[in-house]
Amino acid sequence: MLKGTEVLTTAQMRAIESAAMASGQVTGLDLMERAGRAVADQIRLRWPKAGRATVLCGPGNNGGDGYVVARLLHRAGWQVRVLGMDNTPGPDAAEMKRQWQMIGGIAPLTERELRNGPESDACVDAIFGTGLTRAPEGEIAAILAHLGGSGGRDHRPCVVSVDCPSGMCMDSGAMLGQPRTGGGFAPHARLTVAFDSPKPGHLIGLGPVLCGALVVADIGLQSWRERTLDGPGQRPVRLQAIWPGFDIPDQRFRSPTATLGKHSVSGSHKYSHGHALVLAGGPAKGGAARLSARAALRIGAGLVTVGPSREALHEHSGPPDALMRLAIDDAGGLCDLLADKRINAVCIGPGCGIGRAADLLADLLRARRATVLDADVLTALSRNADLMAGLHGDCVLTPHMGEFARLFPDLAERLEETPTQGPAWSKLDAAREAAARCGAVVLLKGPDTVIAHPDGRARIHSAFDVPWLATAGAGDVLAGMITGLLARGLTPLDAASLGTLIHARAARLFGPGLIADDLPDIVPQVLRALQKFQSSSSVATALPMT
Ligand SMILES: NC(=O)C1=CN([C@@H]2O[C@H](COP(=O)(O)OP(=O)(O)OC[C@H]3O[C@@H](n4cnc5c(N)ncnc54)[C@H](O)[C@@H]3O)[C@@H](O)[C@H]2O)[C@@H](O)CC1
Ligand SMILES: [K+]
Repeated sequence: MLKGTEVLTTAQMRAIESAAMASGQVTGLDLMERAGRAVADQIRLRWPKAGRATVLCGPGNNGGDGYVVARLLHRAGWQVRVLGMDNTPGPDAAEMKRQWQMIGGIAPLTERELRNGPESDACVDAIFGTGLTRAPEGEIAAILAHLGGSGGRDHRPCVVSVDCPSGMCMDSGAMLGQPRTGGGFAPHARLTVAFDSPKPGHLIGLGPVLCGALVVADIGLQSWRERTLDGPGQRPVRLQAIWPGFDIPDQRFRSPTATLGKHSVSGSHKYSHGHALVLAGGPAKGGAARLSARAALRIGAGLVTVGPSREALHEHSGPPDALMRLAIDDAGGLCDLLADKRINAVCIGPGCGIGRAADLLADLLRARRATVLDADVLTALSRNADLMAGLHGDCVLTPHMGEFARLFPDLAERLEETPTQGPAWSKLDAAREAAARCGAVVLLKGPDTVIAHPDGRARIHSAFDVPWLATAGAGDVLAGMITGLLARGLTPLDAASLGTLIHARAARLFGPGLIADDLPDIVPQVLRALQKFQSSSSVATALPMT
């Protein structure tokens, strides 16, 4: 299995496959055989006793993989029934179909045939893969609905999807022809076996829910992946997945966790770990900013100051005692404070109040500090184009979908549209476009968080397994964590990515019942685990399970 860390678009995947075949060292048939074998192996791993399988083969190479699966399961003693189309596929799939036909027959690929056939332990969905271009219709749409449980939940087959649940756009995680939010009938796979690398759709949109457990199988394309994507003059931007069990995954990048051990650098002192400022608001609004400040402290900022208005200062007298407090009345006061160049990271937004955030922001942006913009300040930004124009490359915006829609209404609207053609516009496209427009890192929050840099780099963090993270104040903690990491000297993209990872890990460690106040105090445990992981291994091995 691939130590999956990079995410490829379907276009990149096709380019790699073409390069491999053009080299003459591997044929399309070889790749199809390996793909089919990977799926059959995964099925046999999960069902060690030979059972009954129905294999649904579509019109193209995904169907070709299906014929390989059918042949290999038959060879392993399974009772295999194949439903296929009466078409002439490309040469590789045609050859695999021919080989199957020497073993068994092919029933028509219809919903009636599927519904009325004998029960099976596994239903292999090899109808569409990366070649999907439009919404499935007619008979195939009916089959896919059946796989999604249209005949009643009790009749929902146990689906193993080849490459992806059929009908899903692998670049976006959207089901073509269906609402973005789900609700239509779509194949819900128990297991999806993807090839070479995960695609964005496996990690965002409906993908993580529809794919079930995701296995990324190595089909021997690694050297072509490296050559094709790193070749001179043809460097498409790669995506990187932050797997649930891993941190910044690409070893060619400096490891951010290496900088987190507070006492690891001899002679280091608190100022060498940065000084973070969390701008708080007026009376009765201090909680959110204190959550941010506490998180910034826990994640390792050397010093953290919380800066409310003067009349709210007394509200911040409680613990933690390590936190410094300083009244900041207005933009002038902020400028005076920022004359101290040791303050190297600022968090603005949580509990700040929209008016105060707007008053402080222009001067803050002019001071060119690494800055996290969250909550109220995002609303202020959305109302003021001049403020928006002042954003710079050391800023990290952390909107949830609602805030994103206020900041970039046209991009959010596109994400609401029911996609009819692939590749469909995705959350990834939206975050990248937003980052390019505003010249800052944009972290679009959700169970599928996308972090985009203005230069096109992007990272995806899928955390569908911690729904309890959607709790009041969790965003304030995330903003504080990122601010603390910026204070520690991480780049905005790394700080946003690592903060997202640590945030989700802390929630996973705590489990259900979590409130935001719990998160900062679990950070030390997460950091210890990350450091242990870092020293024992530097590669990703985790597969996201749902
Ligand atoms: N290209 C390669 O070398 C390899 C491809 N592999 C498999 O091949 C798949 C891609 O194969 P294809 O490019 O043939 O595409 P698919 O098998 O995904 O799709 C088949 C054909 O269906 C048609 N189609 C698209 N949307 C449709 C719709 N809504 N209704 C009806 N027909 C529709 C398209 O014209 C497409 O050519 C991958 O997902 C993977 O499973 C693997 O065998 C590994 C090697
Ligand atoms: K499929």
